[in-house]
Amino acid sequence: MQLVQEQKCFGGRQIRYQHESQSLNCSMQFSVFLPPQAEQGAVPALYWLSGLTCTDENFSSKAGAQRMAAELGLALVIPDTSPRGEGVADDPQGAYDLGLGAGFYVNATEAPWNKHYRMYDYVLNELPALVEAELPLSGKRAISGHSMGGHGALVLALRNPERFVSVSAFAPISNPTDCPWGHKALSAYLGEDRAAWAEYDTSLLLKAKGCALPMLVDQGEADNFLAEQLKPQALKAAAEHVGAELTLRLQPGYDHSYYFIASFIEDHLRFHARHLGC
Ligand SMILES: N[C@@H](CCC(=O)N[C@@H](CS)C(=O)NCC(=O)O)C(=O)O
Repeated sequence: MQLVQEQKCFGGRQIRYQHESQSLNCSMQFSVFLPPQAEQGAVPALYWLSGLTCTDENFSSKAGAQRMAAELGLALVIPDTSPRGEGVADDPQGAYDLGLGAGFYVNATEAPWNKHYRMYDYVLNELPALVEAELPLSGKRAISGHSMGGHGALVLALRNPERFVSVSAFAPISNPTDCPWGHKALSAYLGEDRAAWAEYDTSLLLKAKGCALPMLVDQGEADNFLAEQLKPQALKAAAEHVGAELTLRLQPGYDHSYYFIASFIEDHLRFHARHLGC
């Protein structure tokens, strides 16, 4: 991987890298924050998955997570939200909720998407293997994300509980088989087979498999997408059904933006640090 940019931040390093991704079949950029403790030895990492329209830079520049991550000794690993570059398929109308910036953390099976759109494999396997080989990371992982990225974080953790110690989300798309964003993306990437969709639906996965990991979810009550797209009540019902350890906090007055994320990111970092033992 090649260094693109580096800045000192709260005694640590905010870094952007570029590499050739095997799973995505294209060149990708991602961001990492290494806390000052990484100068002395390997540190655990929180993987952060962003939402629709984002790159790795939205979280790095808007969430204000570095101060607390530096204090806790926690690295932040922040991938992009889709494959990129010339030749990568995009929504024919250029819509923001399919294609570039909208990979939904799935392995696409349908043409033309299946040539590059394998964000599930990228985030689960390729990126951790790369950064853990090249950077002072201990291999202990937690995962979090926002909106489409909250969906991605929960799906990855529910399907691979041995890979993460804890999972959290801000305003996740909780039941994508039952909302317009999910219908559009899942039918494009996976075709019309609903059994394939269910493998990427947090509420259905939780209901079917339960979850041994601690889960923290924050949801703004003034979020414009709450009722139509996000559906945290489906997640709550599934958690109650299987007796999963879900803390769901409804935050009055907060919307869908990074101002909401910045307001509660400290709680999420402390939650993960507790479970990561740092
Ligand atoms: N642009 C879309 C909404 C997209 C959106 O809200 N994206 C969220 C994630 S789902 C985000 O994080 N946007 C980037 C940012 O706020 O920095 C719209 O106009 O409806």
